[in-house]
Amino acid sequence: MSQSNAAKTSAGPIPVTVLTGFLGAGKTTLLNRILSENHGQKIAVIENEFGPESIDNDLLVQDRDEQIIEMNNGCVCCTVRGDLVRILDELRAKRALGKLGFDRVIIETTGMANPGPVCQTFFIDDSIASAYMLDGVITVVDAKHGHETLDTQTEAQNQVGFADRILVSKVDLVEDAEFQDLRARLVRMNPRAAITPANFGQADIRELLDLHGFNLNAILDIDPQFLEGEHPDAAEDAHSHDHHHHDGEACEHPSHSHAHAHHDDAIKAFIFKSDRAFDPVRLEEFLSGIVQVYGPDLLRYKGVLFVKGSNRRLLFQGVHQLMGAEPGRAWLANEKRNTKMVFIGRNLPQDIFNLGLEQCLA
Ligand SMILES: Nc1nc2c(ncn2[C@@H]2O[C@H](COP(=O)(O)OP(=O)(O)OP(=O)(O)O)[C@@H](O)[C@H]2O)c(=O)[nH]1
Repeated sequence: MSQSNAAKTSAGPIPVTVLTGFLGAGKTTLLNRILSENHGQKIAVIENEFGPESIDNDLLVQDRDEQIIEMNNGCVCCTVRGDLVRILDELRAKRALGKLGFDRVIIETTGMANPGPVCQTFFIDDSIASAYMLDGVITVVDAKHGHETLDTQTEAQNQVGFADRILVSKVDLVEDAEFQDLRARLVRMNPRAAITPANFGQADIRELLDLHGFNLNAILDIDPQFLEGEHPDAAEDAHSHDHHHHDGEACEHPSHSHAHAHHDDAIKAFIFKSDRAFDPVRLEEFLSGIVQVYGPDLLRYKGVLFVKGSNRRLLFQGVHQLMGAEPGRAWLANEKRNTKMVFIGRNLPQDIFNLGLEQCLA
């Protein structure tokens, strides 16, 4: 394993996975599972815990193949972001000098954290942006308490909105109908993240690492359902909304599906599609305006755009106010040129977005 590090040290950016989920959802359980699995990778872990002792930036554990660094006193999303940058910088420097070998980084955020600012770190800070690549956000949702947490905690909703993958823990503690109901709700909130049940962190590691969720070039290769607007769960959800017991069995438990069937979450996703090309100037103007106004409530947005005057697909994505676009591959001769965009955010005025985007069409 360590041999491979030497080779990787100078190669491309270091992939980073952000692991999030509400308090007690099962993040640590999943992380321990990832670390104990024999996947042949060395993982540096940055943990952000609330605690009275400041052990900030100490290497706490250096056995096996992991380096675990704990960031204390504060929340990685706000006060400690400077620390996160510093720690990532130090890790990079040590790795470059050969003092530390690792293939990737996992950041376990505190249950209270909004993953947005953590993700932004990888775009805002130049030294971080060049050394690291944000690979994806994994959100753990507790099957037993998920509904309640989502009802009451804004940060839990944000965490779902940001996810590239959602792992539902503690499925062993609920009936299948309850799990399906939670799943339907999660799909409404974030149709682009695959949802997998994972008891005690038992998940296929290969489905969690190398997601390229934030990597524009890989957008469509990695998740073929991305932006399809026809997520298998979403399709099912549309029909099962009022019919939770299609197998004819009535549910006796008042606490089950019914109670949550009509949740209207503030975090929602919508998709914009068009076969007409965008006028690039108008589009740029509209988007930069709209992120100024709605940035704080825009969690994730991504798209593959058909733009007038270009024979290449334009790949576009953003986190809050930070937006970026880059040319993708050329449209194929027999390919139908069109635009697909997804917006995930809190209380977004879908009609304003749709209308505005329509007006940007050439
Ligand atoms: N029944 C059951 N219990 C689980 C599962 N996953 C985790 N737990 C338990 O849930 C509790 C919390 O799990 P942790 O992994 O510590 O959760 P966490 O998200 O790291 O918690 P914080 O660090 O407090 O935010 C522990 O007692 C775990 O054993 C699961 O799939 N099923």
